[in-house]
Amino acid sequence: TQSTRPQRILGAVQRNATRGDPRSVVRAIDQYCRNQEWAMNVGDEKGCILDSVVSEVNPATVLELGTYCGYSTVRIASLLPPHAKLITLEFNPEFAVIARQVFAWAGLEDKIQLVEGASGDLIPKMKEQFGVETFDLVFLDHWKDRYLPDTKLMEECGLLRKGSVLLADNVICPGAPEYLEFVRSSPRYESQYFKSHLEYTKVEDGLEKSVFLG
Ligand SMILES: CCNc1ncnc2c1ncn2[C@@H]1O[C@H](/C=C/CNC(=O)c2cc(-c3ccc(F)cc3)cc(O)c2O)[C@@H](O)[C@H]1O
Ligand SMILES: [Mg+2]
Repeated sequence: TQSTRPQRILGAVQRNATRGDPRSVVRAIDQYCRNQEWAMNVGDEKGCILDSVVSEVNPATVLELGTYCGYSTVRIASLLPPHAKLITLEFNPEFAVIARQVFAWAGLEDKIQLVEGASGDLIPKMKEQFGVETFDLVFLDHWKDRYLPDTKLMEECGLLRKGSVLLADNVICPGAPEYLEFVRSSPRYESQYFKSHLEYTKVEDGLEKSVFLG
């Protein structure tokens, strides 16, 4: 039977990356997706911006919306301090199965908690089920039309505190116009655009970093 793209990405990791070496996992996925077949990982160029924001925030609690194959999850987790907690939400069980194997190959399964389900259902359960007070950093990379409703939901659920950082992928391509308008015009956010390119291409894209002001 025909393999899926996530299965082929996992194969590239298992063939080319060193077990327990997160950076080699990231490199293996980037080389495969740049040279063999494109996939919607945040990629190496935007990934460097992601790395710099993670290092600057030095978060104790991270939420990622949309795991896919776990590329950005591995990038983030590899930069976290020892007792930090990264929760990543993924509602496609096939993608979840692949991502868990990618985390295992990177040796990061103890730092990453993948929760299967839809963000809209899981965000209201974060406090009671996962013992989270607030998130220091949220990486938004799921369906683009869900960035804004989920941000409002996180606010309503008290998951954001003064200084919480939201980092959103793809605000230009495919684009998240309602989200962008909201965080750039709301007095409760301080927003900044990091111009870059769509993963593995020359097309413009970028990340929007928005600090919640409380
Ligand atoms: C229903 C909303 N809640 C969700 N809760 C949990 N997981 C969710 C959710 N939505 C989507 N997901 C998962 O997140 C992932 C979806 C990501 C959507 N991303 C994109 O569409 C995307 C698309 C592009 C892109 C850009 C240019 C193109 F020509 C074609 C594609 C580039 C990117 O970097 C992207 O992130 C999947 O793994 C999906 O199963
Ligand atoms: Mg993306």
